[in-house]
Amino acid sequence: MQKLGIIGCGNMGGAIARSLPGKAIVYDSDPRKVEDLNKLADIEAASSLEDLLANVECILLAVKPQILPSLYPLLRKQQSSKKAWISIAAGVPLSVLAKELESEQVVRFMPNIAASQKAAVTAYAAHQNCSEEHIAYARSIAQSFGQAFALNENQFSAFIGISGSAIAFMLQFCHALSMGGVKGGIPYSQALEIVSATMNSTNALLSSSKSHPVELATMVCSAGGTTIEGMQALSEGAFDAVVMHAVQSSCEKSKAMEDRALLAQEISEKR
Ligand SMILES: NC(=O)C1=CN([C@@H]2O[C@H](COP(=O)(O)OP(=O)(O)OC[C@H]3O[C@@H](n4cnc5c(N)ncnc54)[C@H](O)[C@@H]3O)[C@@H](O)[C@H]2O)C=CC1
Ligand SMILES: O=C(O)[C@@H]1CCC=N1
Repeated sequence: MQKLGIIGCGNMGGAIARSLPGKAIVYDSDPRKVEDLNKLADIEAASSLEDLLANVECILLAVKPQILPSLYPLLRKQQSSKKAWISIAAGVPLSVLAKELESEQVVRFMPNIAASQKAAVTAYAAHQNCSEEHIAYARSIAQSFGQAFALNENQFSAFIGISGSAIAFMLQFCHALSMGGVKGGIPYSQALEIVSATMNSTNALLSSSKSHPVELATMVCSAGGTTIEGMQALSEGAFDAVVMHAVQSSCEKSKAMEDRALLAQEISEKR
């Protein structure tokens, strides 16, 4: 597999670099990020953007979306048009990336932070003129750090709501369950371990069974038993509505970011 260049070694760039089968060449404007990553992963540090682009054919952009506009001119100077690109930036459409990078060899990813454990769930979509070769390479990169799902780009915002961002919602749920355990007399660290194991058993049940989650939950509810009491409390607390609102909020923010990126591009084209 050809070497991958990574720009940005923060939470996600670092997580991906740690799980790749080969050595990635990385660049971060903060040298401490590269030093920290070097302790965890087998990487090659590029001394500059120029150095990085001179040594790889494909580059994964792992900086914050708001950093990208300042990066594009520097990348164009290094002949970004001759490179293939993968972007993991939330809310930055393929059309904007292709225009700014002057390359149609662009694949957009939406991974999640479990990439560090090779357990990410990643959506990918390619520019309409992207080569099959680059799409296959990008897919293999996504699969090297977890599962990959081909999605239409217009589904990316919903995907963020149920995966990229939702892993944080699930972690918050694990914390809340653990706090409930503490209230019942189990120390937090032990409660968290039990909750984490329970998440694994939920996942095993859900992924191996053909049943609807509500059907499985109903099997847990004994008549006049303990579970139905908790289910009623969730219902009174509007649990489903709160979760759906969380998904919708992340989805709407992603769409607003995409709209802003498209508008900024339209304005710059008119200048
Ligand atoms: N954190 C997450 O769970 C997820 C993040 N993403 C996307 O991943 C991207 C990165 O997010 P995080 O890793 O969380 O951010 P982060 O802030 O942890 O990492 C960004 C890195 O970029 C570096 N950087 C900033 N300006 C730079 C420049 N001009 N040149 C080179 N490096 C530069 C920073 O020093 C930092 O190490 C974002 O676009 C985000 O939308 C996507 C999916 C999940
Ligand atoms: O919060 C964010 O914007 C990024 C994208 C998905 C997860 N983290």
